[in-house]
Amino acid sequence: MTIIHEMDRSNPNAIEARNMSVYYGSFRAVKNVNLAIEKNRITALIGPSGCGKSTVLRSFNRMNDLVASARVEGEILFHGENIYAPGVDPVNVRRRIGMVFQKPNPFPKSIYENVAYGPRINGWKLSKSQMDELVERSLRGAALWDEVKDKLNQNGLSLSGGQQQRLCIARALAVEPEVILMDEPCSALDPISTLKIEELMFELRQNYTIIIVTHNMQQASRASDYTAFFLMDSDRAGQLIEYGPTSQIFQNPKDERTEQYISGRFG
Ligand SMILES: Nc1ncnc2c1ncn2[C@@H]1O[C@H](COP(=O)(O)OP(=O)(O)OP(=O)(O)O)[C@@H](O)[C@H]1O
Repeated sequence: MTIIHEMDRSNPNAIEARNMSVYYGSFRAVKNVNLAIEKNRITALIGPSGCGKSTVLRSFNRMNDLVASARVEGEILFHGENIYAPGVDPVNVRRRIGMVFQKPNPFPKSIYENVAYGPRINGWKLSKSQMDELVERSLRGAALWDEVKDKLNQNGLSLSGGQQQRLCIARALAVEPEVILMDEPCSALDPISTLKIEELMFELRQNYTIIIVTHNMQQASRASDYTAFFLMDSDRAGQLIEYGPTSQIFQNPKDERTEQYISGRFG
């Protein structure tokens, strides 16, 4: 156990995709992706509609398993282990690599129960006061505590859109993940709620690795450390064109296609 821990500390990457292709039936949606996601950083996945950003993201925690026709080839390493290897439990993968979706989707339950839900279904045996602490810590972690501490029994759906999205982030944090995948988490939010989520991402980065899919170039440029640009090839499979520090991708892209995309010439 100690050895694995020591090895992990020396590994700068949270997730590594090696020659990953993703199929839906016979259609190859993403091809030959090699991508190492650095720990405690925010990595943005950008590119035109249909280039496979969400497919890549969902492959990182086996969310695509829920699509019957989906199949992943290659390897996705997490702590040096392929998450698609036989015997790996996808439920455990999703606990350690959490996800926040485009549309805030709280359960029609109280704010408290939304956050307590994950630990409960994972079978964590916590006393009432331990659960109270975990709920508070998660809501604080999602920068929502001050706004909801007096109404924890109120329905999560009664919150504003931005608050609902932070509640979903709190729900993700409650099961103590290492990585948080965010699929266009701000696309349904107003600009102020969007900035709040971006500020929150910067805080979360201290303790978590964040990977975000965004259509919003300004968001990618101001709120991420690394950017990966994807584009569809002539066979319609998405491929990784360029990957690097966000400042380099936006100010000095190496590939002409990246330059054209970020300057708004297509997509
Ligand atoms: N469940 C599915 N079944 C079949 N094909 C799918 C499925 N999900 C995605 N695809 C196909 O895979 C390709 C990549 O889709 P994906 O949603 O990953 O792209 P994206 O870059 O995230 O697009 P967008 O920016 O529009 O959300 C598209 O051709 C899409 O039609």
